[in-house]
Amino acid sequence: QRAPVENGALLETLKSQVGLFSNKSEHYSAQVRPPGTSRQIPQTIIIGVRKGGTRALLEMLDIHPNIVVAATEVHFFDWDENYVKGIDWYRSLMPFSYGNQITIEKTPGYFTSPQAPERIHDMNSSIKLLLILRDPTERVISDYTQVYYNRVESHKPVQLFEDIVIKNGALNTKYKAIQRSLYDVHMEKWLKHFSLDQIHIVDGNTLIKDPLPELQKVERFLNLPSRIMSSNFYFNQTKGFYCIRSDGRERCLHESKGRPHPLVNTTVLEQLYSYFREHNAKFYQMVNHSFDWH
Ligand SMILES: Nc1ncnc2c1ncn2[C@@H]1O[C@H](COP(=O)(O)OS(=O)(=O)O)[C@@H](OP(=O)(O)O)[C@H]1O
Repeated sequence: QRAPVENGALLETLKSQVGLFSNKSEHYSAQVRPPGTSRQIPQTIIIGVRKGGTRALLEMLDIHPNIVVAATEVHFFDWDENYVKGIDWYRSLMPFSYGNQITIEKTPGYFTSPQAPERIHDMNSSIKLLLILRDPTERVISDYTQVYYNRVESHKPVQLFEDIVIKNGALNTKYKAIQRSLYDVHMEKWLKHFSLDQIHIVDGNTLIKDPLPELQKVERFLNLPSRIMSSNFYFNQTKGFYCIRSDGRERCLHESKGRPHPLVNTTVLEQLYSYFREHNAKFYQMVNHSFDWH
């Protein structure tokens, strides 16, 4: 009979010898450091936007052998109570990586946070940022839908979309979900600290319809070899979205991603489209790129 292994380091060596760490995702679930790896501060951050498709982008980039991703949203730069814990705390939440791998975290709240741009710049002024955006009106509805489901689950009262968005016959521009969709207002703050070529914008509407070309653009932006393939995706009819095939596994995003949206009154939709139009035009000018938003 073999003696039980008590020594952590020995266990680590044995596991690596029998190839238990051959799969990327196993690295993270096992809280042991695979030999030759360390935790790194992210070289790239997905800064938002909330409901833009940040989880899909992160999970799809995780297919790449030169990318490792943080499992949860870290909220280091946007929550003061985390920021005061310091950079070592931030690093401790990152997965183990090899020298040829880039670490990425995503926290959608960074994009609209007043403090995040300066704090990220203080950490690494030459960092590469990823920003995924979708039609601002669709984003507002998605934001509402998420809050709606959260409230239903916690047995809180809910309101119709139209009753929140319209107050005294006019558009309620103070509604937080509307504020978050003012991409020009938020982008202006990022461009005070970063040059435009440090921020790559992913088209969230395109990522839903045809993910590969958007991911290939990200590979180029990050100077990574092209490794994500069309065979890494399959369309799941039931979910109505693309799902991921990688490391011999197939997986779709959590059921909270890609939920049906409420049917919104067309007059209210038009009010939202027209409110965002001017902001969108300003944003296109800022980033030298147009999107086919309403
Ligand atoms: N492949 C795939 N599968 C499922 N969902 C997908 C996918 N690609 C993009 N999306 C869109 O991602 C939207 C959620 O965005 P986020 O992950 O940024 O949301 S969050 O801010 O982290 O809560 C989510 O918004 P909703 O449709 O409103 O649920 C999706 O439209």
